[in-house]
Amino acid sequence: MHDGSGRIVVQNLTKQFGPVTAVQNLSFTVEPGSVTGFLGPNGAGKTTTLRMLLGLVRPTAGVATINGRPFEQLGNPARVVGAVLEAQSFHPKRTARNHLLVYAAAMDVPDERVDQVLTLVGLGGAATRKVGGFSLGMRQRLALATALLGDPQVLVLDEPANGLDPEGIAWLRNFLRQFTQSGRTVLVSSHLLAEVEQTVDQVVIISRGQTMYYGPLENLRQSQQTRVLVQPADPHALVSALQQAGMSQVELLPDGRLAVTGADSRQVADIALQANVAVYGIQQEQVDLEQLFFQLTSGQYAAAGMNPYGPPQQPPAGYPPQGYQPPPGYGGQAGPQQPYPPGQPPVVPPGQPPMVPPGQPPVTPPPGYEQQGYQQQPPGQGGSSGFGGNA
Ligand SMILES: Nc1ncnc2c1ncn2[C@@H]1O[C@H](COP(=O)(O)OP(=O)(O)OP(=O)(O)O)[C@@H](O)[C@H]1O
Repeated sequence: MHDGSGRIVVQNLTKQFGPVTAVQNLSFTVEPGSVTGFLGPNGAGKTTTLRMLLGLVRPTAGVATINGRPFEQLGNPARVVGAVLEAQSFHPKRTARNHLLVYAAAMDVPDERVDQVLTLVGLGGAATRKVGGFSLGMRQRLALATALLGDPQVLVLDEPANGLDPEGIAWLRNFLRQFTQSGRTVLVSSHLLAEVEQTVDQVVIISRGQTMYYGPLENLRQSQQTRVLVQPADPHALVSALQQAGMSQVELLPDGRLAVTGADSRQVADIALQANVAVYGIQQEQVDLEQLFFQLTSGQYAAAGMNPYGPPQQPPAGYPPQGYQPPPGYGGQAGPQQPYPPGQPPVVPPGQPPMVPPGQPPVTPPPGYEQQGYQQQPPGQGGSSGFGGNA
Protein backbone atom coordinates (compact mmCIF):
# COMPACT_ATOMS: atom_id res chain seq x y z
CA MET A 1 0.00 0.00 0.00
CA HIS A 2 2.80 2.40 0.92
CA ASP A 3 6.55 2.09 1.36
CA GLY A 4 6.48 2.45 5.18
CA SER A 5 9.46 4.80 5.13
CA GLY A 6 7.91 7.73 7.00
CA ARG A 7 9.42 10.03 4.37
CA ILE A 8 7.58 13.17 3.23
CA VAL A 9 8.27 14.31 -0.31
CA VAL A 10 7.02 17.56 -1.76
CA GLN A 11 7.91 18.10 -5.38
CA ASN A 12 7.13 21.07 -7.58
CA LEU A 13 3.99 21.72 -5.59
CA THR A 14 1.89 24.64 -6.80
CA LYS A 15 -1.48 25.98 -5.68
CA GLN A 16 -3.35 28.73 -7.39
CA PHE A 17 -6.45 30.21 -5.74
CA GLY A 18 -7.85 32.26 -8.63
CA PRO A 19 -5.39 35.13 -9.08
CA VAL A 20 -3.47 34.23 -5.88
CA THR A 21 -0.49 31.92 -6.21
CA ALA A 22 -0.38 30.54 -2.67
CA VAL A 23 2.37 27.99 -3.34
CA GLN A 24 4.76 28.04 -6.25
CA ASN A 25 6.91 25.15 -7.40
CA LEU A 26 7.81 24.07 -3.87
CA SER A 27 10.08 21.05 -3.33
CA PHE A 28 11.59 19.50 -0.21
CA THR A 29 12.01 16.17 1.52
CA VAL A 30 11.57 15.36 5.22
CA GLU A 31 13.57 12.32 6.23
CA PRO A 32 12.40 9.87 8.88
CA GLY A 33 13.96 10.44 12.29
CA SER A 34 14.13 14.19 11.82
CA VAL A 35 12.23 17.35 12.66
CA THR A 36 11.88 19.81 9.81
CA GLY A 37 10.78 23.37 10.48
CA PHE A 38 8.53 24.83 7.81
CA LEU A 39 9.00 28.56 8.17
CA GLY A 40 7.61 31.64 6.57
CA PRO A 41 5.73 34.84 7.41
CA ASN A 42 1.95 35.08 7.47
CA GLY A 43 0.49 34.26 4.09
CA ALA A 44 3.68 32.57 2.82
CA GLY A 45 1.80 29.39 1.89
CA LYS A 46 2.60 27.09 4.81
CA THR A 47 -0.95 26.05 5.66
CA THR A 48 -1.85 25.55 2.01
CA THR A 49 1.18 23.29 1.55
CA LEU A 50 0.34 21.23 4.65
CA ARG A 51 -3.27 20.93 3.51
CA MET A 52 -2.13 19.66 0.12
CA LEU A 53 0.08 17.12 1.89
CA LEU A 54 -2.93 15.98 3.93
CA GLY A 55 -5.26 15.68 0.95
CA LEU A 56 -7.43 18.60 2.06
CA VAL A 57 -6.56 20.86 -0.86
CA ARG A 58 -5.99 19.65 -4.40
CA PRO A 59 -2.68 20.88 -5.87
CA THR A 60 -2.78 22.85 -9.09
CA ALA A 61 0.45 21.07 -10.02
CA GLY A 62 3.08 18.92 -8.39
CA VAL A 63 3.13 16.09 -5.91
CA ALA A 64 3.05 15.74 -2.12
CA THR A 65 3.51 12.26 -0.71
CA ILE A 66 3.91 10.49 2.62
CA ASN A 67 5.47 7.04 2.51
CA GLY A 68 5.65 7.39 -1.25
CA ARG A 69 1.91 7.86 -1.69
CA PRO A 70 -0.46 10.81 -1.86
CA PHE A 71 -2.56 11.01 1.31
CA GLU A 72 -5.62 9.51 -0.41
CA GLN A 73 -3.76 6.33 -1.21
CA LEU A 74 -2.45 5.65 2.30
CA GLY A 75 -5.13 3.14 3.25
CA ASN A 76 -5.68 3.95 6.93
CA PRO A 77 -4.08 7.41 6.97
CA ALA A 78 -4.62 8.08 10.69
CA ARG A 79 -2.22 5.22 11.40
CA VAL A 80 0.41 6.76 9.14
CA VAL A 81 0.11 10.49 9.73
CA GLY A 82 -1.24 12.56 12.60
CA ALA A 83 -1.89 16.22 11.94
CA VAL A 84 -2.72 19.31 13.91
CA LEU A 85 -3.91 22.14 11.70
CA GLU A 86 -5.01 25.62 12.66
CA ALA A 87 -8.51 26.38 13.94
CA GLN A 88 -9.23 23.06 15.60
CA SER A 89 -12.79 22.80 16.78
CA PHE A 90 -14.01 20.72 19.69
CA HIS A 91 -17.45 20.05 21.11
CA PRO A 92 -17.39 22.36 24.16
CA LYS A 93 -19.60 20.12 26.29
CA ARG A 94 -17.55 16.98 25.70
CA THR A 95 -14.81 15.97 28.09
CA ALA A 96 -11.30 15.51 26.75
CA ARG A 97 -11.57 11.75 27.21
CA ASN A 98 -14.94 11.54 25.44
CA HIS A 99 -13.65 13.64 22.57
CA LEU A 100 -10.79 11.19 22.11
CA LEU A 101 -13.04 8.14 22.51
CA VAL A 102 -15.14 9.33 19.56
CA TYR A 103 -12.06 9.62 17.38
CA ALA A 104 -10.60 6.35 18.67
CA ALA A 105 -13.77 4.54 17.60
CA ALA A 106 -13.65 6.17 14.14
CA MET A 107 -10.02 5.12 13.73
CA ASP A 108 -10.59 1.64 15.15
CA VAL A 109 -8.11 2.33 17.92
CA PRO A 110 -8.56 0.60 21.33
CA ASP A 111 -9.97 2.78 24.14
CA GLU A 112 -6.82 2.28 26.26
CA ARG A 113 -4.97 4.41 23.78
CA VAL A 114 -7.08 7.39 24.84
CA ASP A 115 -5.61 7.44 28.34
CA GLN A 116 -2.13 6.86 26.92
CA VAL A 117 -2.29 9.92 24.67
CA LEU A 118 -3.84 12.07 27.39
CA THR A 119 -0.86 11.24 29.59
CA LEU A 120 1.55 11.75 26.70
CA VAL A 121 0.39 15.33 26.16
CA GLY A 122 0.15 16.15 29.88
CA LEU A 123 -3.65 16.24 30.03
CA GLY A 124 -4.08 13.19 32.26
CA GLY A 125 -5.39 15.36 35.09
CA ALA A 126 -7.92 17.11 32.84
CA ALA A 127 -9.36 13.99 31.18
CA THR A 128 -12.83 14.42 32.67
CA ARG A 129 -13.04 18.17 32.25
CA LYS A 130 -15.21 19.69 29.53
CA VAL A 131 -13.23 21.05 26.60
CA GLY A 132 -15.28 24.28 26.62
CA GLY A 133 -13.32 25.34 29.71
CA PHE A 134 -9.90 24.56 28.24
CA SER A 135 -7.28 27.23 27.65
CA LEU A 136 -5.83 27.67 24.15
CA GLY A 137 -2.73 25.76 25.23
CA MET A 138 -4.84 22.86 26.55
CA ARG A 139 -6.74 22.75 23.27
CA GLN A 140 -3.45 22.57 21.41
CA ARG A 141 -2.45 19.63 23.59
CA LEU A 142 -5.79 17.94 22.99
CA ALA A 143 -5.41 18.43 19.25
CA LEU A 144 -1.99 16.83 19.49
CA ALA A 145 -3.45 13.95 21.51
CA THR A 146 -6.02 13.42 18.76
CA ALA A 147 -3.26 13.35 16.15
CA LEU A 148 -1.36 10.77 18.22
CA LEU A 149 -4.29 8.39 18.67
CA GLY A 150 -3.36 6.24 15.69
CA ASP A 151 0.28 6.00 16.88
CA PRO A 152 1.33 7.55 13.57
CA GLN A 153 4.74 7.39 11.95
CA VAL A 154 4.54 10.98 10.78
CA LEU A 155 3.40 14.16 12.55
CA VAL A 156 2.40 17.27 10.63
CA LEU A 157 1.85 20.29 12.88
CA ASP A 158 0.71 23.74 11.75
CA GLU A 159 1.85 26.41 14.21
CA PRO A 160 1.50 24.07 17.22
CA ALA A 161 3.16 26.51 19.61
CA ASN A 162 0.36 29.08 19.20
CA GLY A 163 -1.25 29.50 22.60
CA LEU A 164 1.43 27.60 24.49
CA ASP A 165 3.24 29.34 27.32
CA PRO A 166 7.06 29.09 27.53
CA GLU A 167 6.80 25.93 29.61
CA GLY A 168 4.41 24.44 27.04
CA ILE A 169 6.79 25.33 24.20
CA ALA A 170 9.68 23.67 26.03
CA TRP A 171 7.51 20.63 26.62
CA LEU A 172 6.54 20.46 22.93
CA ARG A 173 10.18 20.75 21.92
CA ASN A 174 11.13 17.75 24.08
CA PHE A 175 8.14 15.81 22.93
CA LEU A 176 8.98 16.25 19.24
CA ARG A 177 12.61 15.31 19.85
CA GLN A 178 11.57 12.09 21.59
CA PHE A 179 9.03 11.35 18.89
CA THR A 180 11.70 11.39 16.19
CA GLN A 181 14.20 9.38 18.24
CA SER A 182 12.28 6.27 17.36
CA GLY A 183 12.75 7.02 13.65
CA ARG A 184 9.54 8.96 13.13
CA THR A 185 9.07 12.07 11.09
CA VAL A 186 7.95 15.58 12.09
CA LEU A 187 7.09 18.52 9.87
CA VAL A 188 6.25 21.58 11.96
CA SER A 189 5.33 25.02 10.66
CA SER A 190 5.93 28.34 12.34
CA HIS A 191 6.26 31.98 11.42
CA LEU A 192 8.86 32.42 14.17
CA LEU A 193 12.33 31.01 13.69
CA ALA A 194 13.12 31.32 17.41
CA GLU A 195 10.19 29.07 18.23
CA VAL A 196 11.64 26.08 16.37
CA GLU A 197 15.33 26.95 16.28
CA GLN A 198 16.28 24.57 19.08
CA THR A 199 14.10 21.74 17.82
CA VAL A 200 14.69 21.33 14.14
CA ASP A 201 17.27 19.35 12.18
CA GLN A 202 16.59 21.31 9.02
CA VAL A 203 14.39 24.12 7.84
CA VAL A 204 12.43 24.94 4.75
CA ILE A 205 12.03 28.71 4.61
CA ILE A 206 9.41 29.99 2.23
CA SER A 207 8.23 33.40 1.17
CA ARG A 208 5.42 34.14 -1.26
CA GLY A 209 4.97 30.42 -1.81
CA GLN A 210 8.57 29.89 -2.93
CA THR A 211 11.54 28.23 -1.28
CA MET A 212 14.10 30.72 0.00
CA TYR A 213 16.29 28.24 1.87
CA TYR A 214 16.23 24.51 2.41
CA GLY A 215 18.78 22.75 4.59
CA PRO A 216 20.25 22.60 8.11
CA LEU A 217 20.08 25.84 10.10
CA GLU A 218 23.75 25.49 10.92
CA ASN A 219 24.65 25.68 7.21
CA LEU A 220 22.64 28.87 6.93
CA ARG A 221 24.46 30.30 9.92
CA GLN A 222 27.85 29.28 8.54
CA SER A 223 27.07 30.70 5.13
CA GLN A 224 27.34 34.14 6.70
CA GLN A 225 30.87 35.36 7.30
CA THR A 226 31.77 36.54 10.78
CA ARG A 227 33.23 39.99 11.42
CA VAL A 228 35.45 41.30 14.12
CA LEU A 229 35.15 44.90 15.32
CA VAL A 230 38.37 46.13 16.87
CA GLN A 231 39.31 49.45 18.43
CA PRO A 232 43.10 49.85 17.95
CA ALA A 233 45.33 52.67 19.20
CA ASP A 234 46.70 53.02 15.69
CA PRO A 235 44.17 51.87 13.07
CA HIS A 236 46.52 52.40 10.12
CA ALA A 237 49.27 50.31 11.68
CA LEU A 238 46.81 47.51 12.37
CA VAL A 239 45.36 47.68 8.84
CA SER A 240 48.79 47.11 7.33
CA ALA A 241 49.56 44.33 9.80
CA LEU A 242 46.28 42.62 8.97
CA GLN A 243 46.88 43.00 5.26
CA GLN A 244 50.36 41.56 5.61
CA ALA A 245 48.77 38.59 7.37
CA GLY A 246 46.54 38.08 4.33
CA MET A 247 43.38 39.68 5.72
CA SER A 248 42.27 41.93 2.93
CA GLN A 249 38.67 42.60 3.95
CA VAL A 250 39.34 45.34 6.46
CA GLU A 251 37.20 48.44 6.69
CA LEU A 252 38.00 51.59 8.63
CA LEU A 253 34.81 52.76 10.30
CA PRO A 254 33.97 56.41 11.00
CA ASP A 255 34.32 55.86 14.75
CA GLY A 256 37.92 54.70 14.32
CA ARG A 257 37.22 51.01 14.72
CA LEU A 258 38.19 48.44 12.14
CA ALA A 259 35.76 45.85 10.81
CA VAL A 260 37.63 42.70 9.78
CA THR A 261 35.59 40.24 7.77
CA GLY A 262 36.37 36.52 7.65
CA ALA A 263 38.49 36.43 10.83
CA ASP A 264 37.88 35.61 14.46
CA SER A 265 38.72 37.88 17.37
CA ARG A 266 41.64 35.76 18.51
CA GLN A 267 43.39 36.00 15.12
CA VAL A 268 42.95 39.75 15.04
CA ALA A 269 44.15 40.18 18.63
CA ASP A 270 47.26 38.06 17.95
CA ILE A 271 48.15 40.10 14.87
CA ALA A 272 47.71 43.34 16.83
CA LEU A 273 49.99 42.02 19.57
CA GLN A 274 52.67 41.01 17.08
CA ALA A 275 52.44 44.46 15.45
CA ASN A 276 52.71 46.17 18.85
CA VAL A 277 49.37 47.90 18.37
CA ALA A 278 47.40 48.41 21.56
CA VAL A 279 43.78 47.24 21.40
CA TYR A 280 41.13 49.00 23.54
CA GLY A 281 38.23 46.77 22.58
CA ILE A 282 37.48 43.80 20.41
CA GLN A 283 34.21 42.12 19.63
CA GLN A 284 33.18 39.30 17.31
CA GLU A 285 29.77 39.61 15.71
CA GLN A 286 27.43 36.71 16.05
CA VAL A 287 25.37 35.79 13.04
CA ASP A 288 21.83 36.71 13.93
CA LEU A 289 19.61 33.96 12.53
CA GLU A 290 16.46 35.93 13.16
CA GLN A 291 17.86 38.74 11.06
CA LEU A 292 18.76 36.30 8.29
CA PHE A 293 15.27 34.86 8.43
CA PHE A 294 13.80 38.33 8.17
CA GLN A 295 16.02 39.06 5.20
CA LEU A 296 15.08 35.87 3.40
CA THR A 297 11.38 36.41 3.87
CA SER A 298 11.09 40.19 3.77
CA GLY A 299 9.41 41.86 0.86
CA GLN A 300 6.50 39.42 0.84
CA TYR A 301 3.87 42.10 1.17
CA ALA A 302 5.82 44.81 -0.56
CA ALA A 303 6.38 42.62 -3.61
CA ALA A 304 2.79 41.49 -3.68
CA GLY A 305 1.59 45.07 -3.27
CA MET A 306 -0.74 43.99 -0.49
CA ASN A 307 0.74 44.94 2.84
CA PRO A 308 -2.24 45.34 5.14
CA TYR A 309 -0.07 46.39 8.07
CA GLY A 310 1.61 49.51 6.74
CA PRO A 311 5.18 49.91 5.58
CA PRO A 312 7.52 46.93 5.53
CA GLN A 313 8.95 46.01 8.91
CA GLN A 314 12.30 47.52 9.80
CA PRO A 315 15.02 45.94 11.88
CA PRO A 316 14.84 46.92 15.55
CA ALA A 317 16.28 50.26 16.67
CA GLY A 318 20.00 49.99 17.20
CA TYR A 319 20.43 47.27 14.61
CA PRO A 320 22.86 47.27 13.01
CA PRO A 321 25.10 48.98 15.57
CA GLN A 322 26.13 52.52 14.69
CA GLY A 323 29.21 53.17 12.72
CA TYR A 324 29.55 50.47 10.18
CA GLN A 325 27.84 49.08 7.13
CA PRO A 326 26.44 45.59 7.24
CA PRO A 327 28.55 43.14 5.29
CA PRO A 328 27.05 41.58 2.18
CA GLY A 329 24.12 39.41 3.08
CA TYR A 330 23.58 40.94 6.52
CA GLY A 331 20.77 43.35 6.09
CA GLY A 332 19.00 46.06 4.29
CA GLN A 333 17.66 44.35 1.23
CA ALA A 334 15.51 41.34 0.69
CA GLY A 335 16.89 38.16 -0.71
CA PRO A 336 20.29 36.58 -1.03
CA GLN A 337 23.02 38.93 -2.07
CA GLN A 338 26.36 37.22 -2.00
CA PRO A 339 28.10 34.27 -3.49
CA TYR A 340 28.58 31.61 -0.86
CA PRO A 341 31.90 30.26 0.28
CA PRO A 342 32.85 26.94 -1.35
CA GLY A 343 31.01 24.05 0.20
CA GLN A 344 28.31 26.24 1.71
CA PRO A 345 24.71 25.91 0.67
CA PRO A 346 23.25 28.61 -1.47
CA VAL A 347 20.13 30.41 -0.43
CA VAL A 348 17.72 29.78 -3.24
CA PRO A 349 16.76 32.90 -5.15
CA PRO A 350 13.10 33.28 -6.09
CA GLY A 351 12.25 31.27 -9.18
CA GLN A 352 15.21 28.93 -8.81
CA PRO A 353 14.96 25.25 -7.95
CA PRO A 354 15.37 24.67 -4.21
CA MET A 355 18.55 23.38 -2.68
CA VAL A 356 18.66 19.71 -1.76
CA PRO A 357 20.61 18.99 1.43
CA PRO A 358 23.98 17.32 0.84
CA GLY A 359 23.79 13.55 0.63
CA GLN A 360 20.11 13.48 -0.22
CA PRO A 361 18.82 12.24 -3.53
CA PRO A 362 16.81 14.58 -5.69
CA VAL A 363 13.11 14.22 -5.04
CA THR A 364 11.24 12.14 -7.57
CA PRO A 365 7.55 11.38 -7.91
CA PRO A 366 6.48 8.00 -6.56
CA PRO A 367 6.23 5.24 -9.16
CA GLY A 368 2.90 5.06 -10.85
CA TYR A 369 1.75 8.39 -9.53
CA GLU A 370 -0.50 10.32 -11.86
CA GLN A 371 -1.57 13.74 -10.87
CA GLN A 372 -4.85 13.45 -12.75
CA GLY A 373 -5.92 10.78 -10.30
CA TYR A 374 -5.44 13.04 -7.28
CA GLN A 375 -8.83 13.45 -5.64
CA GLN A 376 -9.69 15.60 -2.68
CA GLN A 377 -10.53 13.67 0.47
CA PRO A 378 -14.25 13.92 1.17
CA PRO A 379 -14.90 15.31 4.66
CA GLY A 380 -15.03 12.68 7.36
CA GLN A 381 -13.68 9.85 5.22
CA GLY A 382 -10.49 7.87 5.40
CA GLY A 383 -9.77 8.77 9.01
CA SER A 384 -9.00 12.38 8.19
CA SER A 385 -11.56 13.80 10.57
CA GLY A 386 -9.95 15.80 13.29
CA PHE A 387 -7.23 16.98 10.93
CA GLY A 388 -8.61 20.46 10.91
CA GLY A 389 -11.26 20.96 8.26
CA ASN A 390 -11.43 21.09 4.53
CA ALA A 391 -10.29 23.27 1.70
N1 LIG B 1 -9.07 29.07 0.19
C1 LIG B 1 -8.37 30.12 -0.23
N2 LIG B 1 -8.85 30.94 -1.19
C2 LIG B 1 -8.14 31.99 -1.62
N3 LIG B 1 -6.90 32.33 -1.18
C3 LIG B 1 -6.37 31.55 -0.23
C4 LIG B 1 -7.07 30.40 0.30
N4 LIG B 1 -6.27 29.82 1.22
C5 LIG B 1 -5.14 30.55 1.29
N5 LIG B 1 -5.21 31.60 0.42
C6 LIG B 1 -4.16 32.59 0.18
O1 LIG B 1 -2.96 31.90 -0.08
C7 LIG B 1 -1.86 32.58 0.50
C8 LIG B 1 -1.13 31.62 1.43
O2 LIG B 1 -1.95 31.38 2.57
P1 LIG B 1 -1.57 30.32 3.70
O3 LIG B 1 -2.68 30.31 4.69
O4 LIG B 1 -1.19 29.05 3.08
O5 LIG B 1 -0.27 30.99 4.33
P2 LIG B 1 0.44 30.70 5.72
O6 LIG B 1 1.90 30.75 5.45
O7 LIG B 1 -0.10 29.47 6.33
O8 LIG B 1 0.02 31.97 6.57
P3 LIG B 1 -0.37 32.08 8.15
O9 LIG B 1 0.90 31.92 8.92
O10 LIG B 1 -0.93 33.46 8.23
O11 LIG B 1 -1.40 31.03 8.44
C9 LIG B 1 -2.42 33.80 1.19
O12 LIG B 1 -2.30 34.88 0.29
C10 LIG B 1 -3.87 33.44 1.40
O13 LIG B 1 -4.69 34.59 1.43
